[in-house]
Parts: sequence; C-alpha cells; structure tokens
Amino acid sequence: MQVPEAQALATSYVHVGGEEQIRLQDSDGRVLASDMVAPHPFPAFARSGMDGYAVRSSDLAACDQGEMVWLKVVDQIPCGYVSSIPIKQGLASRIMTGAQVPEGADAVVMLEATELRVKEGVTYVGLKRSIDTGKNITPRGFELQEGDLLLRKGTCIGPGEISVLATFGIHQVKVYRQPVVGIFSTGTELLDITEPLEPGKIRNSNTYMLASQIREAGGVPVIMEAIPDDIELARQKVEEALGEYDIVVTTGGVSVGDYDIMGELVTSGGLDMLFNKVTMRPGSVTTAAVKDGKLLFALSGNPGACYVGFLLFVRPSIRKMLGMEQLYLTEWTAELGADYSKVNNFTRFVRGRLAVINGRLVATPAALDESSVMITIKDSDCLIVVPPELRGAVKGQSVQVLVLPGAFG
Ligand SMILES: Nc1nc2c(c(=O)[nH]1)N[C@H]1C(S)=C(S)[C@@H](COP(=O)(O)OP(=O)(O)OC[C@H]3O[C@@H](n4cnc5c(N)ncnc54)[C@H](O)[C@@H]3O)O[C@H]1N2
Ligand code: MOO
Ligand SMILES: [Mg+2]
Repeated sequence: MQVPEAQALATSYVHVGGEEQIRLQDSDGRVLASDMVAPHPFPAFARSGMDGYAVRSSDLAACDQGEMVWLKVVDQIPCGYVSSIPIKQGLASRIMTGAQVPEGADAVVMLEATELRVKEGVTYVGLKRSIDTGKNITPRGFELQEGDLLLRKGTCIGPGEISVLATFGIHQVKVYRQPVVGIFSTGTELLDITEPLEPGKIRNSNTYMLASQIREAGGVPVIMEAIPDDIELARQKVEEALGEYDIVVTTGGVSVGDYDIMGELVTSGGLDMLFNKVTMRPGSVTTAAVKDGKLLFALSGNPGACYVGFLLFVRPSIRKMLGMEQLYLTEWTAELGADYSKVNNFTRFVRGRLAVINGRLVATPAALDESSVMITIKDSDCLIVVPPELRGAVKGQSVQVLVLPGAFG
C-alpha cells in the first residue's frame, strides 16, 4: 500500500475522543472542544498607558501659543481604583499605568512632561505641550469586543491561548480527552533498561522511544512489559491491551523471519488487517489492524523504522483523537545539502538536518540512515522524502521534507 493511502485508511478508523473539563493550568497542549467567545470587551475599561495625568485635551490647546497651562489636581488614581471625580474643564487627576481613565478625561500626559506646584494647599499640574485626543489611553474593547470569537474549537492550547482564557476568567476548559496508548515490544532478545547487558541480547529502547513520541503527539503512553516471541502470549497481550486502551502499538516481529509473530497475529483472532506492507523505507513492514473499532499498529523492531512508522501512522491517529486539525507532519520544500545515491522502488524517508543557508532551506541527509540505525534519530529534524522515481538525488536539487516535531528547538 502507498503511504498516503495507508495513512488515510488507518485514520479513517479514528474518531475524536470524548470531552472532559480540566483546569486551565493543566491545559497545555490540549485541544479545545468548543468555540470560546468573549464574555466582555477587553480591555473592559479605558486604560491609561502611562503614569501621568488624565486631562481634557481641549484644556491644553493654549500650549500651542507657548503658554503654560495649569490644571487643578483633583484625584489620585492607582490601578484597580475607579475615580468618582469627573474631569471637568481646568481639572486633572494623577493616574497610574493600567488604571481606569476617569470620566471626562480624553488624554493622559506622561509624568515626565509635567511640573507640580502647590498653592494654598491645592496641587496644580503644569503642562507645556498640547496633546492629541486619545493619547496614552487604550480604549475599552481595543483588543476584543463582547461576543468576539476568542478561540476556535480544535485550537491547540499554548501560552497565548492560556493568556486569552485567563484574561476572561475561563478557569475550566472543555477539551478532548487524550488517547491512552498501550505499548509493548516483542523480542526474546530484549532486556529491560534496568538489566545488565548479556551476550546476544539488547536493551529495549523502542518502548521508551515510543512512549516519548506518544507524549509529544499528545497521547498518554502506558508502558507494558516486553514479551518474548511467543504468538499466543502476544495475542493475549494485544487483546487485553485493545480492551483497555484507545490505541495499541507494538514493535518487532513484523517481517518474515521464523520468530516474526505479528504477521500471523494480525490476520487471526478477530483482528482485521488494514495493511502489512507499505511502499516506504524505513518501515516497509509497518502493519496495522483493527478490532472492534480500535487500532493496533505493529511497527518494525528496527529503531529507525519504528520511529518513522510511528510518525507517519500512529501520530496522525493520536492527533485525530485529540481533535487536532493538522494530523500530518508539516511539509516544506528544501534544497538537498548533499548527494543521496541510494535508490529503490519505495519512497525513502531519510533522516536529515535542516539549516537555513543564505536564506535558503537546506536539508542534509544523515550519514547513517539505515532502518536498523538508532544513533542519528536524535540528530535529525526532518525526513527527506526521496521518491522512487528519483534515481539518485543530487546536492542542490529541490526535495520535499517532513519537519519533525520539535525541529529547530
Ligand atoms: N528476509 C527478509 N528479511 C527482512 C526483511 C525482508 O523483507 N525480508 N525486511 C527487513 C526490514 S525492511 C525490516 S525493517 C526488519 C523488520 O524486522 P521486524 O519488525 O521483524 O523486527 P525484529 O525482527 O523483531 O527485529 C529487528 C531488529 O530490531 C531490533 N529490535 C527489536 N525490538 C527492539 C526494541 N524494542 N528496541 C530496540 N531494538 C529492537 C531487533 O533486535 C533486531 O535487530 O526486517 C528486515 N528483515
Ligand atoms: O521496513 Mo524496513 O524499515 O523498510 O527497513
Ligand atoms: Mg524480524
């Protein structure tokens, strides 16, 4: 199956998760399940932008003839205080940045442009320059009017969105539930990361890499113990996990080896196989199946293939359950930074590094990009798409790149 077809097929089984109400401070990375509308204008009152004096600009017109104007100071307005004294002709109130501008005032003169004089117990402020109406005042509703759409359903919540919601006192938000994703690796050779190395064995790195990828995608990983290559045990684990979690991801045992059990598993025991071979490399053995509407992704055991298989198939499914609109990795056009000579009949997703050189986006393939290679995953920020038609790609040519989550730091 071609990659886009396999992606569409897998995600067609996924539905947006249920909704839940959570605290605003817990909502980073979550997706809004309803439109949010401004319950009041923002700012809710005309606000001073300077520490200074609230005045009537018409009182200062005489300054244009070189005259100094003296206004009687009738109040002091700190932030949070509403003055009850209107500014009539000849009057001014001392006001602080962020405080509500008193009735009658239409401009604020900054403190540095004023002089003070006290005469018979009365304070006067002296002004030398005229001022435009509205100067240093942020009008009510400057940013938002009551009823304006604040955030659309499907918006992913980050610092800017949290600021908007907090501004309006929206301390509980309705978001889509995070999918819970069960992970287990298969392989008799696998040691737990806490165990000492033994001859011929390796530590189970995929489970932990996948848990990290699931978290990045917005899901909640549940790490299950790795299992040996035993089909009956694997079947039991898969069934239990599918009963319990929203999505199940396994790694290993999907190729044609004597101990590759997953191929048989996904074609038996009430599972419907969606695909077991995708025209891509790494990850050609990526397999997906469905049982009672729940998805099982059986990814390759090779770390590079496991990583890419997750990004292309599992991540979009998690994002769809989360209610996100953009399911797939961002695709950009870049210049190839070095020749890439490997050819085959499948589309290659080559790990690479992105850089902006002289204003152009350049993608350089990793020195080691074999499916079995783990070390360059951490050094990559894109997957360079090399289609099979490209019989050897040359430095400088235009290529499509899929930008990896967290690229550019
Ligand atoms: N005769 C053929 N051999 C292979 C083919 C093929 O088409 N014909 N395909 C190759 C491709 S492509 C890939 S990819 C791998 C797929 O292997 P499996 O998915 O069956 O995975 P395993 O056999 O279980 O392991 C492969 C490799 O990965 C290591 N591994 C497994 N699990 C983990 C883990 N949790 N953490 C770290 N590393 C893991 C395992 O030890 C092996 O080295 O098959 C090719 N062969
Ligand atoms: O599936 Mo393998 O990863 O194509 O290299
Ligand atoms: Mg194998």
